[in-house]
Amino acid sequence: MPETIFAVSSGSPPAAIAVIRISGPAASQLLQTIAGRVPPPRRAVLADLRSEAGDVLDTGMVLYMPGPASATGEDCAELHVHGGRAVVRAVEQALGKIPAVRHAEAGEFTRRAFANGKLDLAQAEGLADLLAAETELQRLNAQAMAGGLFSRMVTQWRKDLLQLSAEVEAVLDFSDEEDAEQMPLDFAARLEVMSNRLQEWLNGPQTETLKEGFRVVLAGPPNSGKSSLFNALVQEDAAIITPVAGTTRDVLQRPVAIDGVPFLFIDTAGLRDDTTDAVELVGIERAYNEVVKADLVLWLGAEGEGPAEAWEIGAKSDLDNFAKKAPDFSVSAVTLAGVRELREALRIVAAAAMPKPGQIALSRFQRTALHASSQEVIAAHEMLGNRSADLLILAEFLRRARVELDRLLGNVSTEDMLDALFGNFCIGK
Ligand SMILES: Nc1nc2c(ncn2[C@@H]2O[C@H](COP(=O)(O)OP(=O)(O)OP(=O)(O)O)[C@@H](O)[C@H]2O)c(=O)[nH]1
Ligand SMILES: [K+]
Ligand SMILES: [Mg+2]
Repeated sequence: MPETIFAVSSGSPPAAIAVIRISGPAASQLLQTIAGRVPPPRRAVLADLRSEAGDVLDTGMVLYMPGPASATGEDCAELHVHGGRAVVRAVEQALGKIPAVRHAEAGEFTRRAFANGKLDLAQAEGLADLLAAETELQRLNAQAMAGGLFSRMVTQWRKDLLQLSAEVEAVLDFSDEEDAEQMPLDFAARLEVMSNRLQEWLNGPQTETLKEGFRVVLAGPPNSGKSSLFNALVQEDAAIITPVAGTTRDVLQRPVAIDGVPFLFIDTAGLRDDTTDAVELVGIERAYNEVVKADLVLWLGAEGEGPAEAWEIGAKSDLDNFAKKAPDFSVSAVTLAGVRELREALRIVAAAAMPKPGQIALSRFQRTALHASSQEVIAAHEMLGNRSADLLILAEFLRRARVELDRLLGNVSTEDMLDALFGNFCIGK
């Protein structure tokens, strides 16, 4: 029998009210012990909460929600008490003394809900994101994920795959020839539709971009004006600027929203290969690492020498010796000429990487599973186009494509993976 768990679910005291959440088979007995009664299901009642010795610890609202129609699927209860630290501590102490009752670990309520089929893995990820959401875009995305929009999509894909598999099995079972020519004529086209649909989602927005912001890295040689432009873009005197080449060493980051679109601007050490300064060398290595992780690089060095997809920036455009021929943007950190235009262009590309209405951003884990699934569907499609197509192998590709989709919903998941996901939740969730 699982232990009964409890935790403050309403955020850290002090506050006006603290909600202590309880889940497990001893929930009703626990209410009887501490509140002297078990209220009728889902009806709030006022009760004195008492210690073992019979002293009143607090007077509060008490709820009982018997399983399986509860958040976790188990018998649940809630104590709404005054949110002072000492009140909460006294009630928690009294609860901890009841046999088979203990304090919950991070994410344990949600994990029990998952184990009891109350939500799938994609919804649990959405829920974690909902609790962490700070911007409107993040909230909307997390809500769609937690509400099961993506799960319903995946379930439909899974059904479609199952149907395709059934048709392969039928040919395998009932035809003597077992060859691909027995397959329905539209089979290849349907496989293609399937893989296109998965690909569309893979090309869609990513939760990392939504959560951490669109990563814009300023890179180029020392003294090219990176830190000056960085400060102009984040509209803050954030980075140190001096005429000394090699001023910036550490990576400097500033999260900024431009018209509600989240950005992470990143200033880096100037790139050069003729320094022997040990500190600067570490800075340069870090700069290269940031360039690799960037969603977009603003290149302030010589034209044509930056990373392939970088925007070439003609910095210090106010100077008489400004020499760039055709930069994507000319800017001056001194006069601020061109900075507004650059910010607007950045807003447009970053907004394109964020989810639009009806779209849902996917996590790295979700993209990995979806990619694996789409690869299997593509393999199945190629197999069918093959002269000596082997239907047994084709069926196996389709089965594996389905297993990857199951992974997305948590139907095949390892304990490690679940520990990692639910460990990210706060205590009380
Ligand atoms: N006139 C003019 N000077 C600028 C402009 N931007 C930067 N500078 C000057 O150029 C020098 C170097 O600027 P930084 O912003 O420190 O250059 P950096 O690329 O960050 O340099 P490191 O961190 O050393 O790699 C400073 O003396 C700045 O005042 C500009 O737009 N116009
Ligand atoms: K400098
Ligand atoms: Mg600098």
